[in-house]
Amino acid sequence: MANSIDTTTLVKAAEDFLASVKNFDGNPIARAALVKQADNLRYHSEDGFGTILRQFDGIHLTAAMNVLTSTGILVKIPTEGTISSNELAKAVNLDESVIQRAMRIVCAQGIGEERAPNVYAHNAKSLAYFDEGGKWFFKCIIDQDFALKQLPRYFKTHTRDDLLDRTKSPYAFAHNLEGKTYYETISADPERLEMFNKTLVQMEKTVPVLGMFPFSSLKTEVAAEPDRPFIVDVGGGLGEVLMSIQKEAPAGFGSKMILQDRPDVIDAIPSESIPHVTKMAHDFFTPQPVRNAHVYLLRRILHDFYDPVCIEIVKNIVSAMGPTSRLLIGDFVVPEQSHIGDDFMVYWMDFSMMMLTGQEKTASQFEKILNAAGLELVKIWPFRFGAQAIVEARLKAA
Ligand SMILES: C[S@@+](CC[C@H](N)C(=O)[O-])C[C@H]1O[C@@H](n2cnc3c(N)ncnc32)[C@H](O)[C@@H]1O
Repeated sequence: MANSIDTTTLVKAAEDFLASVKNFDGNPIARAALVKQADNLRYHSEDGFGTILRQFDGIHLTAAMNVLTSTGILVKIPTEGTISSNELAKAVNLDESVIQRAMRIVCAQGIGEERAPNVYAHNAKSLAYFDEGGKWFFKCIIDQDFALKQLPRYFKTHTRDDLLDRTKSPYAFAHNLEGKTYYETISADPERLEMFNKTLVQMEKTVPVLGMFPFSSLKTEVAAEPDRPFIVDVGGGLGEVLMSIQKEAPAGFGSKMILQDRPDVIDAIPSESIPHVTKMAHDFFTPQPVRNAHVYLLRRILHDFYDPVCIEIVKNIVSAMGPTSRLLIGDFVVPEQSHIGDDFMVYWMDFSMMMLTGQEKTASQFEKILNAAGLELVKIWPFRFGAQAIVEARLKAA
């Protein structure tokens, strides 16, 4: 029955949660697993209408936070001590009731505190909105939320093929920039481009590149052929991924580490911020100019596209690969079937990718893409939590 509680399942979920609480050691992976189990407990506890109501919690939290950040209310709350809604209303020139109503929503969800009626103070969670990462990530959520709400209108006015057309993305449609690709759309607005790049830096902290493929294990083979570039990060963004990889491969084991991206991204990176890295403007829709590197990395690139485009991008790298070159694809690997309590990030990421004519892939989809481009899948290196992984491929044996 949809609305009855399966007590056995609920007790099991509660016991799993309690065991994780008792073993919790404060590390971010353990915390992510703990939160997931708390979510799971909720899913098994609520009835059908409760599930619908939960969506109201989420949209009002986002809307209230958007008001608090965009009007400057949040920034006017002192980092030490308290402030009343009356003082805040004068400071931002808004009706006091707006502040009280928005603050109730966020404080009740643990973001900031109402110390006395209509008197507020920050806590660690409200201050997280001022961190460089939190600030930009929240802007990205608001931007994406706006575009996601236009999806029904998009599907009413577009064909099935349009969804696969890079110049007809739902994101460009939402911003009245149809005709431009997603990256042309974000580049059309410097603030949006900055938001995108800063969000990626934050994502790198949330979903790191290390902990899957063992980059340190390549030391001997790279040192044996030092003239071959160690790694080419294709569409590498601001270079933070190559900086992380240097923790396992200091200074690229003495061989070149090359960062490729679009010219406007590359030009904006100060060279001193990415030591031991060579910058190179390159369009991954053209053949790869760096030949026979030990590693070619495509991290969070293929999820921006549907399969035919991915095959084109991979083929452009294959044309430069030598017999022992590896292609590493860092993306989520979507489970073949979803289950209640699955890590949710892979699914929201996949849905978000639809906005820019992209898609997260299953293992079998990766295998098809690689096969069509002349590669074979060697191994999928999973992360210890969630669906993030590195897919390793090499040229097909002759
Ligand atoms: C989702 S980001 C991933 C960045 C980085 N690999 C990471 O994991 O943080 C995609 C990157 O691809 C770059 N990009 C988009 N189109 C490109 C193209 N045609 N050629 C080269 N880079 C491109 C973007 O500028 C962006 O930095």
